Amino acid sequence: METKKIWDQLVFKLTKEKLIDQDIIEEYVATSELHKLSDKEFVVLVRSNLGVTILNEFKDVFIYEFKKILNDYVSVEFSTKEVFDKNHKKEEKKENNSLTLPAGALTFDNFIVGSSNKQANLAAKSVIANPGSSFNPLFIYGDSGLGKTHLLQAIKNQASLNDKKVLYLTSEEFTKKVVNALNKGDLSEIEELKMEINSNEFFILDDVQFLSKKDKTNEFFFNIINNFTDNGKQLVFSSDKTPELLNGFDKRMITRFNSGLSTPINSLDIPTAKLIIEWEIKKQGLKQKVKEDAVVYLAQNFSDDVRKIKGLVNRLLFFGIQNDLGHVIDLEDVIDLFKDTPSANLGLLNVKKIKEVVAKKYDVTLKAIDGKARTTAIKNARHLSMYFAKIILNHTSTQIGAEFGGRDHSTVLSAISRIEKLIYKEKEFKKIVESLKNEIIGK
Ligand SMILES: Nc1ncnc2c1ncn2[C@@H]1O[C@H](COP(=O)(O)OP(=O)(O)OP(=O)(O)O)[C@@H](O)[C@H]1O
Repeated sequence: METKKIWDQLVFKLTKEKLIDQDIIEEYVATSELHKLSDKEFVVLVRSNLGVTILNEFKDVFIYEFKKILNDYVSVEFSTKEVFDKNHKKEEKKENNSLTLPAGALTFDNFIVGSSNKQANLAAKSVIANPGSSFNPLFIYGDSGLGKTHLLQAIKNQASLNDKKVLYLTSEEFTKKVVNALNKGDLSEIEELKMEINSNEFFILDDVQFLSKKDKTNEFFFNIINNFTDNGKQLVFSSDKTPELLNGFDKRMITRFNSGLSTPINSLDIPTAKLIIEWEIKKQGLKQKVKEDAVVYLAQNFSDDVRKIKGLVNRLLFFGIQNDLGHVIDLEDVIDLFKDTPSANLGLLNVKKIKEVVAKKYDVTLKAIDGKARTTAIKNARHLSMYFAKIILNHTSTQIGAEFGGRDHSTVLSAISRIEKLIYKEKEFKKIVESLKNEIIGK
């Protein structure tokens, strides 16, 4: 149905059924115009800010009456023409620009993928391929410096290249905007901000753990989440913890965060750390060659944070400048260069260290772990050691088999899968695994 016709019908019904005071209808409704953004989104263009404030009081009535006319629930926003045009022009300008990203922009192309982050990377790419569908919201969580912001920026950049309207904000920026609007005490300011955010097809919010937990900010945020999910527009959030562990949010908010897909970025595994170091070395243009074992040493010792890795490569560059171009940077060089840098303590880590820590916990010998005995303690110690060799050292199952008394790779796989099941089923066991892992990597 034509927009004008819908609006006329609505004004007629409001008047006939006296759903809103007649003065308000005459002054603010009859003088407004309906604008259709999509089949499910309408904006009522009102002549004044006061009108926007007053009509917002009757939003439910409008939604209900639209439902009767259109046989479907639609979202309705109120705005002045000036505010609407301002947002709309921004959009047009963007469409006219064929967007190119600035050098150094964070993209999927410069995000190194390994087993610690491949799940999050895949999820991020999926929301680009199918925005607003099942992975909505996409919630990426993990420790600091592991690439959450990078992935969120990659989504923002790729979605913009795909001509989507995207808003990326840190939680601090978002809170500031909301608090400013709320402090002005003028409802139309809040509506304007809501409109501005809702006019996007992607809303990406970084570090939600820092969101203000004030009731009104929360309420505003909740409204935005509903608008996006109801209208099939994509939400992406990042946090340093899982939704369940976020403090201070209402239960309904946690439920919303969890209603799409929550995916971790795990601590870097050594092969991924190695790839990132090699890539940084290349990107930063280190002139000298760096020996493989030197890179492995760096990956093993300093892979807890990608920011740290970048800092290490800067030091390598500086070292490079002070040496001949023909000098090959070797293990001795890096050990000496980084001897004062606090290590992530993986340097001395190998299967033997894993077996030692686990054997001590279960009070069994290293020989027993490699042997054939199958008492519960020995079996647990053996299987757990295999599991750690996989998740910490990223050894292949064949390699692990060889390291545990010459077992075949299917035995290793079933041992690892048994541990994974136990972690999933038994809370106590999960705690033991966590504390052993921390002991092994020296946290
Ligand atoms: N897999 C990766 N490939 C390439 N660069 C990466 C990767 N992971 C992280 N980085 C880089 O490491 C730096 C830190 O990453 P980022 O800011 O995304 O971390 P974060 O998880 O958001 O941390 P915080 O929680 O502290 O904000 C950035 O420069 C980012 O580009």
